[in-house]
Amino acid sequence: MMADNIKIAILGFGNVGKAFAKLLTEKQEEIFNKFNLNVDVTAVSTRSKGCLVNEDGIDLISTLNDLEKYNHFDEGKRDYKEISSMEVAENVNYDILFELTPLQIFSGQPATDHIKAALNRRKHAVSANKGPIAWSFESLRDLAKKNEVLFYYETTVMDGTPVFNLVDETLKFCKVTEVKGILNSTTNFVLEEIAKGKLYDEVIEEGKKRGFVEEDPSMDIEGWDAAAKTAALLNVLMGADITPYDVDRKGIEDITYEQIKEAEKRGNVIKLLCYGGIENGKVTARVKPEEVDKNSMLAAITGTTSIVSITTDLMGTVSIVEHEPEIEQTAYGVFSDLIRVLNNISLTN
Ligand SMILES: NC(=O)C1=CN([C@@H]2O[C@H](COP(=O)(O)OP(=O)(O)OC[C@H]3O[C@@H](n4cnc5c(N)ncnc54)[C@H](OP(=O)(O)O)[C@@H]3O)[C@@H](O)[C@H]2O)C=CC1
Ligand SMILES: N[C@@H](CC=O)C(=O)O
Repeated sequence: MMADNIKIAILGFGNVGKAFAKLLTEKQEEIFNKFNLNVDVTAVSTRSKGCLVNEDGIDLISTLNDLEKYNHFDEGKRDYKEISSMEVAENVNYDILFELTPLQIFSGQPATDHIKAALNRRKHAVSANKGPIAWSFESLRDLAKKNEVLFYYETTVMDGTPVFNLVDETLKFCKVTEVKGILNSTTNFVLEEIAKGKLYDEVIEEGKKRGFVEEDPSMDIEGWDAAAKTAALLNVLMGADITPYDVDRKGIEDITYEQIKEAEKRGNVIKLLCYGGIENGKVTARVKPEEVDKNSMLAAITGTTSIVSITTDLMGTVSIVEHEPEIEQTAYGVFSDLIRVLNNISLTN
């Protein structure tokens, strides 16, 4: 049987985009063996490093090498094009769009419009960007359903750790009533490193190198990223239809070394905790730094580790821990959504 080609377009080629591209090149053969499909990347767009388009597939290895060497795509290559990510979403030939641009917390844009453009063209979409799920989940889900295409977003909360997939696939008929946990790696890491006496700028620099700090670190530090994840969990798992503005939010920006040490004397550690549930008959969501007992399960969530506890009517509370993720685990989240789409495509063919 002749192999088919699946075309994908990648918007945003930073930490996540590059790690996903690397993983894809490593797994091409396995994908081919399992699905009899070749995955061709037909577009890669960035904000300042250029855009590549090639209907027959871009050479990812040389693209990654060019970025490593020049921090820019090679303008001399035939694939190099001066077009925007929206033009890619609207015009380039692809089957699946990957939205990997930075979180814009105050609107979820332009990521939401990129995804809408794909879904309107009856193309599947995958997002690692929380903005669209925190701001416009219902309309995107409904549009995907109406146009009979797939829309996945596993990476938006806890990277490749199954959270949405776990509930979807394994907690059938359960009604989610509450979500809580530690959902932001950066703040967890920063609080711990500051407690060791390190300087804030040094710690952020290390987090940036490792790829988990948002392009604008205040998104993490002021609790916006955690608020976006809490809103995403509530929207997807509880149909809450809220935005990050509905989350009662306080970040760690005012927490000092002295406060951390005072908490230690009380036998506690400070963690940025997220909560979403129903209080007094109303959907309530909050993100704020709180002291937890140093011997508690939450205190054991160290470094970039995160945890979510999901309470349901039928299965009680299920907790999922992601241990010390690095960028490869984020890339896996995007990759696992790709595999889910390929699985669906191969089942319907
Ligand atoms: N890093 C992580 O650990 C995780 C990240 N995420 C989410 O994944 C997304 C990507 O994160 P990450 O890769 O770390 O971010 P980066 O800042 O490293 O990369 C973002 C990429 O998007 C490009 N970009 C910015 N604006 C646009 C635009 N309008 N159109 C096209 N490209 C654009 C940037 O271009 P240029 O290179 O020119 O700046 C860059 O290539 C974010 O939404 C983030 O919240 C989710 C889970 C974990
Ligand atoms: N900036 C985020 C990255 C993952 O979503 C974090 O620190 O958790």
